[in-house]
Amino acid sequence: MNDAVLALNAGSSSIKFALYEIAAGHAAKPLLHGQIEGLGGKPHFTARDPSGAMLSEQRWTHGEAPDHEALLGTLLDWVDHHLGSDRLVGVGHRVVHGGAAHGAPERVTDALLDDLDRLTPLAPLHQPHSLSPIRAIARARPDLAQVACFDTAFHRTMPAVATRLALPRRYESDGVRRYGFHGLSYEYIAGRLATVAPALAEGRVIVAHLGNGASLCAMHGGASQDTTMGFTALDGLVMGTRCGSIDPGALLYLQQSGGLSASQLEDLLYRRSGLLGVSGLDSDMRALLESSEPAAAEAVALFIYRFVQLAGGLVATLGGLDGLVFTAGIGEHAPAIRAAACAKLDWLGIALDQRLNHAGNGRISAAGSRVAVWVIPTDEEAMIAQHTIAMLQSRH
Ligand SMILES: Nc1ncnc2c1ncn2[C@@H]1O[C@H](COP(=O)(O)OP(=O)(O)O)[C@@H](O)[C@H]1O
Ligand SMILES: CC(=O)OP(=O)(O)O
Ligand SMILES: [Mg+2]
Repeated sequence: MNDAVLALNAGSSSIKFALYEIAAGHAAKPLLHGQIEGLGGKPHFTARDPSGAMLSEQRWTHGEAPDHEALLGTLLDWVDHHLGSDRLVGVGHRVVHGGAAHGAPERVTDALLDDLDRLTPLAPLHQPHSLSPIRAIARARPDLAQVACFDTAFHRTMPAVATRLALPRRYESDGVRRYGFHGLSYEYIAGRLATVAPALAEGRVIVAHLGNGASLCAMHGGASQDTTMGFTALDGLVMGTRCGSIDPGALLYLQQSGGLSASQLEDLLYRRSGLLGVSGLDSDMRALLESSEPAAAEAVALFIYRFVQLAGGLVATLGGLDGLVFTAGIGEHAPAIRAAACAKLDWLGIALDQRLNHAGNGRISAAGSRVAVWVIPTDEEAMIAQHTIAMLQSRH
């Protein structure tokens, strides 16, 4: 019988999970992974073994779908049944916001949970979905060690000038500053890049995490120098349902002239804007790329426009660019988006090899491209498992 850990990644549109076996003296061995995607719509559960073979699949239709927490219960029961002779000893969680106080993975305690709860207004789409499974597991299985891994932690290397908002100083000491997110994904990509392209990993690289939530990270030598998300995961790129960067004057206007309350504004900016709001159709890039509606094409065009603008800003921050890496749902699976974004960045000396771009894994830039372009699938669950095992094996 071996010990195993479960990694849970509660995203805004999905719960991803992976089970790893800890064999003494060996790297953790992946046992299975899967996800429930389409939360809030028509959830779709899949679980696969490490070779990619399907172990289980279930779909729910609109209306009959259980809520986020009930789906998590289904998932935990399923994992329990598939543990075989292994013994679950710990659960690691992606927690989107660690705030100013939490810059490295931590064992879950009641005091930590209270602290993280206070950050919920800063990550309303994510924090509740990360904290409620931690509480549910603590109640059902108090014997299990739980570890919180923060999306904000990777950006601790950002220089102070990149974290500062131009507000009166006292707000900064209250924690009103830029943090950055998708850190577990960026940490994983930095590690993979060091393996597959070590010289490039030492250089100036922009990593584009384009999922339902989307951000860019400027790295030098594998360390975050700046990123497009800030105090919250609303800032930066156009996302599935989030607006990205917006003139704060527009928010004042909506409040003062449109009479929107704080919670109506939150709903508008987090859940009804972005690709969904601009297209009036869908938050899912797949659906927009397949649609013949002009508004769908306009939403995609805005997504690309803002990508190119913000990437250009990060090139200036880095003082040049050696590499661009695409990852997450859109970054890994939408060659048309990669091609459109790279075409508008050709002034940087970026040239894609169209055949490699359609194949979509590994290096996709043409031989003569001054900037190397890669697609590297992210694996936040692997990062969570790695941190969780390290924490369980340490004395803390
Ligand atoms: N084949 C595809 N083509 C275009 N977009 C895709 C494709 N597959 C997935 N996506 C996009 O990826 C998004 C989900 O990305 P993912 O990283 O799984 O999201 P999250 O972790 O934020 O829930 C979907 O909203 C969809 O827009
Ligand atoms: C931080 C964030 O936006 O995460 P996700 O992309 O999983 O929604
Ligand atoms: Mg995600």
